Amino acid sequence: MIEVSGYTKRYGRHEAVSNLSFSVQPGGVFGLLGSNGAGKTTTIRALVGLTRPTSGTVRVQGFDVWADPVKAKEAFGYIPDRPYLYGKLTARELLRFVGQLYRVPNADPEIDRWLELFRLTDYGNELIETYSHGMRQKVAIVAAMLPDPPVLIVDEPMVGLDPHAARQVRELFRAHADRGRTVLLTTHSLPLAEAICDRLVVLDRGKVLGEGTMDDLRARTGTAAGGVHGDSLERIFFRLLEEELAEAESRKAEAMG
Ligand SMILES: Nc1ncnc2c1ncn2[C@@H]1O[C@H](COP(=O)(O)OP(=O)(O)OP(=O)(O)O)[C@@H](O)[C@H]1O
Repeated sequence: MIEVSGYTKRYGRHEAVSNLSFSVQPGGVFGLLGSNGAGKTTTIRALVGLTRPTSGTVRVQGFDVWADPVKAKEAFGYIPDRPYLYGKLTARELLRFVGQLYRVPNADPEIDRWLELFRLTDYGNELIETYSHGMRQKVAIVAAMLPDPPVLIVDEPMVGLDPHAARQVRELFRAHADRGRTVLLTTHSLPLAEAICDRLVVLDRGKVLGEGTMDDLRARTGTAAGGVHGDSLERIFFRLLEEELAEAESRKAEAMG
């Protein structure tokens, strides 16, 4: 499980994330949505131990990521938006290394299975530096999934993936949660969020605009059911942004008297 409590991150005088709290229970896929610069990556980077919170706490599987980093890091797999992979290794070498690091039992057949799944078998012994962007993204996904982590943290998973791989990845994340694991992802893809997220937080300029299940967000934005599936997340998202803009305008008007 993931627990973010009162998380605030300041860069100089700029507050990138303000007092953010949410938790993700095992069995759930949680989506962190928001416009460019909303604070999604900043939140993810705190959760994976890359950017220290200015205040607040972030915990993974009950371990404070900053007070107990090794225990926390053993518990999660992380797929960054721009993965760094060792170009001078082959995919197979890199994945064996990950398997050893996380003490994955009998890793070789697992690695073969993953490479096959992502249609990388023919390239498994080629250097990663020769891979396309999408192929690298697939290797990063396999590296995170190979240890079968209790918690999966994903920043923009679909960038660069072809439609076949994108569908596979969507199903993988959902299946991971359905096996009692925890998944947190950021995405700009509203259809992806709508398809697999149980709960969502919509951020804008570091603040929470809306939070809850799709039904909660529909109720909150007054975009209640239209058609068989009700209003789409896209409509809810824009409604939340419009509300925030209108509030900001009225605050400005009040301040000016
Ligand atoms: N290292 C940094 N130094 C200063 N400001 C930063 C730094 N990293 C992020 N920021 C600022 O924090 C804010 C949030 O950025 P963040 O990368 O978290 O947004 P995001 O929601 O992931 O956006 P995108 O969808 O564009 O990836 C932005 O205003 C950004 O300029």
